[in-house]
Amino acid sequence: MPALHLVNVTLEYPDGESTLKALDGVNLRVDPGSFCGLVGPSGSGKSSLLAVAATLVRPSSGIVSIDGTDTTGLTDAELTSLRREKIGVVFQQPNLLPSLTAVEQLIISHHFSGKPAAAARRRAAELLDVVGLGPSLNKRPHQLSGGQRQRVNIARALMGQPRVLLVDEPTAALDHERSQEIVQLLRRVTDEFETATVMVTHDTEFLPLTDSVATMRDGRLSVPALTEAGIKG
Ligand SMILES: Nc1ncnc2c1ncn2[C@@H]1O[C@H](COP(=O)(O)OP(=O)(O)OP(=O)(O)O)[C@@H](O)[C@H]1O
Repeated sequence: MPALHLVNVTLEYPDGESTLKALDGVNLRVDPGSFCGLVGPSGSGKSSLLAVAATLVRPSSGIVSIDGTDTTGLTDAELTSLRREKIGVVFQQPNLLPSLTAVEQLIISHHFSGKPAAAARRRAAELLDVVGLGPSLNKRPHQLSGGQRQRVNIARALMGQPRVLLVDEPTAALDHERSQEIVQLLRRVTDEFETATVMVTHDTEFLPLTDSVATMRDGRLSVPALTEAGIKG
């Protein structure tokens, strides 16, 4: 079963007298443990696809399924809870709170989920270990490098044990070596946590670390036919 499944998804924005199709009949299926690269020119709809897959924006038509659940009929409250449990999002900028330590950045994101604080702290420490920041869990953002801040960002996205991990340009602010390390980390996380991972990127040199590459153009997505990794359009 795909962890992320988009079927004939369209997203329209008003554009003067007419409408602009940011997404135009998009089909995408990503199975657990698959890492999908998403490329395409500026304005082609990549961020729109991530926003719809993250259930932050409802499509104009089509179906978005997360871990077998069709999200179409869900209320906003149900979507919020599904997102918290099943979807991790990593934005380009880590958006860490300056006054909090690395471990607190992870815990605060789960503050309202009703889980016991001790369990959240334990999971946060484990995840920081996974991303290689075990020794830095009490450091604040200004004491961390750009690459380390992005690692905190990735660890934070894993707090809810997501089935789907959506990553927007994670290497945009990093040098070549740090960029490579971040994409390698996303590959490892995808394998270890069996997330269905979609990463928007301009860095085509890291695409060999993914299982499949989908290309966006004018709101339309082209994906390779079925690959061994189980991604198909
Ligand atoms: N909130 C919005 N209202 C109206 N139009 C929008 C909105 N968000 C995006 N668009 C339009 O939808 C199209 C797709 O935009 P989107 O940001 O998804 O592309 P992108 O491929 O992510 O671009 P970039 O690589 O520059 O981030 C563009 O024409 C954009 O102007």
